[in-house]
Amino acid sequence: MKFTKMHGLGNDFVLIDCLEKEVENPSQLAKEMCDRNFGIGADGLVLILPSDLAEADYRMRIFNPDGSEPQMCGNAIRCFAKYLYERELTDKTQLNIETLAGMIKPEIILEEGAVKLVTVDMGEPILSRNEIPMLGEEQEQVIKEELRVGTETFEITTVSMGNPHCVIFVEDIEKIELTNWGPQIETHELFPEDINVEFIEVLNQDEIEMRVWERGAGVTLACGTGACASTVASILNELTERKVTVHLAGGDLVIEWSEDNNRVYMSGPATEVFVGEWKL
Ligand SMILES: N[C@@H](CCC[C@H](N)C(=O)O)C(=O)O
Repeated sequence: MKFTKMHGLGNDFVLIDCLEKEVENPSQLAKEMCDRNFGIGADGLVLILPSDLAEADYRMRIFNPDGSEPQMCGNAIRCFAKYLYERELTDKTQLNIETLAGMIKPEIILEEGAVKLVTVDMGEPILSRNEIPMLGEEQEQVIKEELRVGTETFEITTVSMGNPHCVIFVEDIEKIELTNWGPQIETHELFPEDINVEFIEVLNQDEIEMRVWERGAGVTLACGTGACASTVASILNELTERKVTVHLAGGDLVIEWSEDNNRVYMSGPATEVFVGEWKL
């Protein structure tokens, strides 16, 4: 089976074209392919599928390395759009992609005919507690709420970009023990579908630095939906302007939460690394 390896700021994926041929048991395949010792190694398996929706150009499914299927992936959808354009599966630069988080709209930005960046309309953030989902009495937004984790108490802000994120602002991001707190917060009893965890240091009104522990994947070099959720959280906490550069371990994303239409826009690169064949 042919595959393509791509990444968005070091958040890496195996892409499989399923337009002609279905993949059996993608959850199991994700576990095998994403394994960094016994497989190809990746933060996710991405399937390129036809869509039954008239308004959609294609459908994207993504699987985490643990085999779970999240609703969306910001870095993967930029790779997905670049793949479609460069393989001439579309000649459009504005696409409608069906995902479990609804219709996501990447726009390919060209420079001298080559894909330079992909800007994605990521839709409106979801802020109500029970839609994150997070357990508790209140239906309201979760902003700066205390979360007890072992011996520590964190102040959390939760945002869903289709998939759930728990954002925590800290003074010094380097001091955070990501591999200790990440998995404990990811699987905290208050989050029935588990959660992605972002630690944020605000550098100034236009820049934040982020470290992420991803649900079903662990530490990654970047997370697009996480960068969007963290920008929304920064604005809700009145820490930044509405357009922010998010510095991640793998590079930068520019995120804007529009005041006009309440939608979040993400801009960043996508890179193809190699193609290969997987023995079935
Ligand atoms: N890396 C992604 C998010 C992938 C899904 C996530 N692990 C989840 O389970 O929600 C991104 O760039 O958004």
